[in-house]
Amino acid sequence: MRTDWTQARRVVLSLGSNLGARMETLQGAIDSLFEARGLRLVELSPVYETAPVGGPEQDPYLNAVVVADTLLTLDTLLERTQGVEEAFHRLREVRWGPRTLDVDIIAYGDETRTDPELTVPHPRAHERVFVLQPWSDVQPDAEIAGRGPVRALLSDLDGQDGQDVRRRDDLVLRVPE
Ligand SMILES: Nc1ncnc2c1ncn2[C@@H]1O[C@H](COP(=O)(O)OP(=O)(O)OP(=O)(O)O)[C@@H](O)[C@H]1O
Ligand SMILES: Nc1nc2c(c(=O)[nH]1)N=C(CO)CN2
Repeated sequence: MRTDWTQARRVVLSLGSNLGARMETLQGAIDSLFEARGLRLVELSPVYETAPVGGPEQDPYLNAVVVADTLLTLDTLLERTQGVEEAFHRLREVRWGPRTLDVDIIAYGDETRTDPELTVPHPRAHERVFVLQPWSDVQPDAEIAGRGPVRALLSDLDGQDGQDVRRRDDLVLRVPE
């Protein structure tokens, strides 16, 4: 049976990795996310090497943004992203060390929710260059609920200390089959 995508919601996911084989982890996470039904890829961003924001001293991240259409409910989408995170958390070099993979739901259509277990739009996305830069590369005019277009939010953060990002043109994510 053909899938009816007319009821789909547009979702934005931010992926980050700063431990282990970072690029393989990002690619594996994307492949896993799209393996099951209910998610259809719209845009895959370039990969950025980014300075860690917050937390203890740690290695730089690779970050990317995925834009997709989904027929999953918000709760089911969170289950799927957390399942993929768990699958990749098993790879640890240091006990209790930094995680190999972080998947944040940045936006789910126009929906707003403010539960601690799930807040959308993500409450810190608009101040994170590691989210806004890759997102702006693929959808500069996208809006985060009421805050204006991504490219404007990004230019508001221009030159902010500790938010260095560098595009890694040598690392290109493959579209999942
Ligand atoms: N939009 C969201 N996307 C993903 N997780 C969320 C979201 N909103 C709330 N959470 C909750 O946040 C909890 C902690 O997530 P995690 O430890 O990955 O935070 P973090 O990614 O390190 O920090 P940050 O929330 O600042 O990105 C998750 O268990 C999840 O239930
Ligand atoms: N550069 C960078 N810094 C972070 C990241 C991330 O993905 N990239 N994720 C965090 C928690 O979501 C906290 N800090």
